[in-house]
Amino acid sequence: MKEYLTLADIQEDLRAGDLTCVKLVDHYLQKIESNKHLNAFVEVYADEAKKAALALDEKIATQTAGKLAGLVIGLKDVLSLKGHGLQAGSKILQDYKAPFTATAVQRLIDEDAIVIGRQNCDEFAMGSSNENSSFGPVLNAADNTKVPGGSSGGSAVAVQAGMCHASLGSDTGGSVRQPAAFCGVIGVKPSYGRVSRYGLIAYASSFDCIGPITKSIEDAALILEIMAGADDFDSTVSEKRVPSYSSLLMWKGNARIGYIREAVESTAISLEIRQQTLEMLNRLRAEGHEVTPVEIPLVDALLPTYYILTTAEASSNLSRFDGVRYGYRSSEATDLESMYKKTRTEAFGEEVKRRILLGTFVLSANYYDAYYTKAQRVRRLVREETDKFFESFDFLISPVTPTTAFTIGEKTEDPLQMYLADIFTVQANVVGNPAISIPNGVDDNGMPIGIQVMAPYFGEEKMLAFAHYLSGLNKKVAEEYDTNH
Ligand SMILES: NC(=O)C[C@H](N)C(=O)O
Repeated sequence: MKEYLTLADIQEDLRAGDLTCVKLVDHYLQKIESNKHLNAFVEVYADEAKKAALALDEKIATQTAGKLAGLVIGLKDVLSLKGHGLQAGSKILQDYKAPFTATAVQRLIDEDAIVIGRQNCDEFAMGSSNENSSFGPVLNAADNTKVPGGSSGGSAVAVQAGMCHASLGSDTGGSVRQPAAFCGVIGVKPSYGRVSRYGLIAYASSFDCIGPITKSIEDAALILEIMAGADDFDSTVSEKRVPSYSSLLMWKGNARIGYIREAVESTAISLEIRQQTLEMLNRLRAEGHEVTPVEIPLVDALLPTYYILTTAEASSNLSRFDGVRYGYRSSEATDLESMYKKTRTEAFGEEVKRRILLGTFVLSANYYDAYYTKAQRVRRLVREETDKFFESFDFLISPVTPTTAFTIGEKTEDPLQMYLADIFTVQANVVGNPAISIPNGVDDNGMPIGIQVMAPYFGEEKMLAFAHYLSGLNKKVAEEYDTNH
């Protein structure tokens, strides 16, 4: 079967009768089978997907199909689909089944998207390499010795290797964008409050965002516009009207772009990433955009703020996993207290335990003001600085990551090194703004490099239009390169 970059292309062939949903689903199932070693899926809904495809082919024949007919998606193992397994990559949710469907997922299904399975991820979305999963690590399809990034690693690899057309991930500090960058695909973190979190397993509730992983900006825009908007089940979602992002992808005019000076100068960032980023910035300048280096005043405070506040929220959110009503329960327990202790000790992984400890520490009476309150204040300052930045600029551009995908096992012994992988992505979550990761070439070893565009709060419309334009620039350069060599 031919490679489809956009859903629109799939739908054209479906309409013309050159393709059926049944064939499409069979194709992805074969791809999942032949890429089993990548460990991207933890469960595949083969029969259900086939049945849905058959029914959808009839709808297409009678022209009653929804906007997402032909879209076969995978769900990160933190998104609820009623009656299906849901574990957040953790042993503690062993055999747990979702009692309802996440709003974002339901909205896609209502438009005839087909869910093909659930995807591997770091336990409770804590990680940047997908090595913290109770289902084992996911491998990068570009080089099987490298990590795919995390925590939505399975979701990114599934799209990278063509095992489904798109995936839904969640992004608390980069979990959609960083794996997208490591795998050479597109990842979107919407504004906080744009997409309902109902049915998403909580990690850090004031940071978590559901976002699409795709091969084209067109599909990311379409999926986002269908998922987004007010929801009675999540009071943090904005009532703001959702623009039709997918029909507003024409970028016009010149943008005022700020880029993080350090990101292209600091030797802590890989040389090839710096070069690729600079090249893109120069190209944008040559196209007439205003491109200015900026200092992010609180850049050193971003990671500490992120890791203090998210671990605090996580320690509270994860207290509900106690072995009482569902999931794993230790068989060694002798009384209630030992049941809690043994269950949590046996079923949570190292990284999750580390974060529960950190979070409990920063929330404890003696340290609350020194850490938690202080971090909240810094969060406020970062938001003010960011808002100020967007008074003079349309976009903030940076690499997505300081390095390309690293070798499996390279950073597992050093959690702080792992946290550093999030240096460029956490700001958008600390402040709530939207950001997108777009492929921007490869390094000398052929590993993908990403570039990030961050936009003002609720600025998805212009962010996606600009990202569309930027991907076009990238393609143009690649074509010129091909004709000159
Ligand atoms: N969940 C995320 O967005 C990933 C981030 N690396 C974290 O471990 O917190």
